[in-house]
Amino acid sequence: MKEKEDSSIAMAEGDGEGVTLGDLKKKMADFAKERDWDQFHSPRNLLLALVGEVGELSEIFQWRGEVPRGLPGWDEKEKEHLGEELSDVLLYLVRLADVCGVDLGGAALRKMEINARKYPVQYCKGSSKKYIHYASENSGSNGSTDEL
Ligand SMILES: Nc1ccn([C@H]2C[C@H](O)[C@@H](COP(=O)(O)OP(=O)(O)OP(=O)(O)O)O2)c(=O)n1
Repeated sequence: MKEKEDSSIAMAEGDGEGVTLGDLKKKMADFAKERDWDQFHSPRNLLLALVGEVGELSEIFQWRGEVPRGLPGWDEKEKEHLGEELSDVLLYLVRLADVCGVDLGGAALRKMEINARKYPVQYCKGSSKKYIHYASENSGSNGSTDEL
């Protein structure tokens, strides 16, 4: 019994090592089902909820100017709040993909392959320019980006 309590506390405290998109998808589906909330989790509602949470995430950074990586000077409470808002965005995104029938993990891997083709290391290393700035070098004489 003690062991069970400890493991649920660890989960509540966010020991997320090894958590998968599939785990989150199932937890969100169970969460909605238990509450009879499938009726509210339509694609459009979830998209609006997601955008709202992106707004809440933005508020954390609002007016702070540029924030260095690692968030030096932020206290634990602020970082915990950030984790919560990031999680809300992730959870709604995972749920949105699920109710749309999109395999989010597979789609993300495929998109990364597309990104890698669009941004070949030899053209874009050290540059943050959009791919259209060097697409012509990468796709033949007509500058077409069709194959990117
Ligand atoms: N119909 C709902 C309502 C909530 N949630 C879940 C997903 C989010 O992770 C979180 C969002 O809850 P709130 O709408 O209460 O938003 P916050 O947690 O951001 O609270 P607040 O708006 O007070 O900051 O709960 C959900 O799945 N479906």
